Amino acid sequence: MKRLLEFSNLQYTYPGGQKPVLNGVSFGIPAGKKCALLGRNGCGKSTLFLHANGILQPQQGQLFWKGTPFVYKRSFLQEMTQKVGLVFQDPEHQLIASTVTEDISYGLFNRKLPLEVIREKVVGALESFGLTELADVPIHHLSLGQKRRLALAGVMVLEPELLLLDEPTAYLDRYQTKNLMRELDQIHRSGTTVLMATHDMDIAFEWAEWICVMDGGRLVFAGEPQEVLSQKELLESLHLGIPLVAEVWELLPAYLKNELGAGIPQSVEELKRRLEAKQEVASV
Ligand SMILES: Nc1ncnc2c1ncn2[C@@H]1O[C@H](COP(=O)(O)OP(=O)(O)OP(=O)(O)O)[C@@H](O)[C@H]1O
Repeated sequence: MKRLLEFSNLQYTYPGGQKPVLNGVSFGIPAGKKCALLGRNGCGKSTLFLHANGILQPQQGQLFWKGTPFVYKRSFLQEMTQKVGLVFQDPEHQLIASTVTEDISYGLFNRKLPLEVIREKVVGALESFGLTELADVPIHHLSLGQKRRLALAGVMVLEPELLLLDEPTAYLDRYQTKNLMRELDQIHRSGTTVLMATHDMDIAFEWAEWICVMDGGRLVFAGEPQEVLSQKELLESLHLGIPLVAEVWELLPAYLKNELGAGIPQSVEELKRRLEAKQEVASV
């Protein structure tokens, strides 16, 4: 499998920190795939992302972009910030201008593109991300979901080859989450490799084609979604759980043996009652 970005044995301790936050993490991001990075709070996902475009430099280990080692020099790092788009967990850390249009234009002005090109790209990004009506709205008037969309638009307008998103669905409602996943699918279809850090096993299982799991600053698993199911004990020990569809699947034999009451439940309430009864029996 061709790797776009590769982390090799990275070690990183924050200044003043007692122990390494990245402790030998190694894995490659497969080119062209929708990937999810799972791991419990504090396992080092955001710190890893900050290494991916050179914001942080590892104290040991190396990164490779399409097989070329990272060089911590201005010109190389500028190139990497264009190739690797990073959407932070908190859009407030990302949005810097005063209106929606200004914010999307910001990175394009930094690239010193001709004004006409900037205008065209900004109009395209406003349209693609459903922000046209908000073009002149001050950023502090936007909802969290709108700010997240704007942060994504500001990154995508620079046409990165790899998009990294840190917990993009946190605090979004179901409707906004579904919209975001559709947007990410569209971005992926247009040729961008996407890696999303998340705690949500259901989203990872449903959406991703490749799943990586980190713990304690290193990689503990990487594989296709169905392979994740063979790691039930590991996932439970990391408090990630297994996907809901897999839980339901696991209950099927119990239904077939009528262990959850006779026949198929006639309503969601009945299913809920029967599951609760089974759990009570199990905990006695
Ligand atoms: N700027 C910093 N200075 C010192 N320590 C930090 C800094 N940023 C993060 N850390 C510490 O590094 C560890 C890993 O944090 P990180 O944010 O990378 O984990 P994470 O897996 O993204 O967590 P979460 O899922 O909660 O976002 C944590 O213990 C955190 O307190």
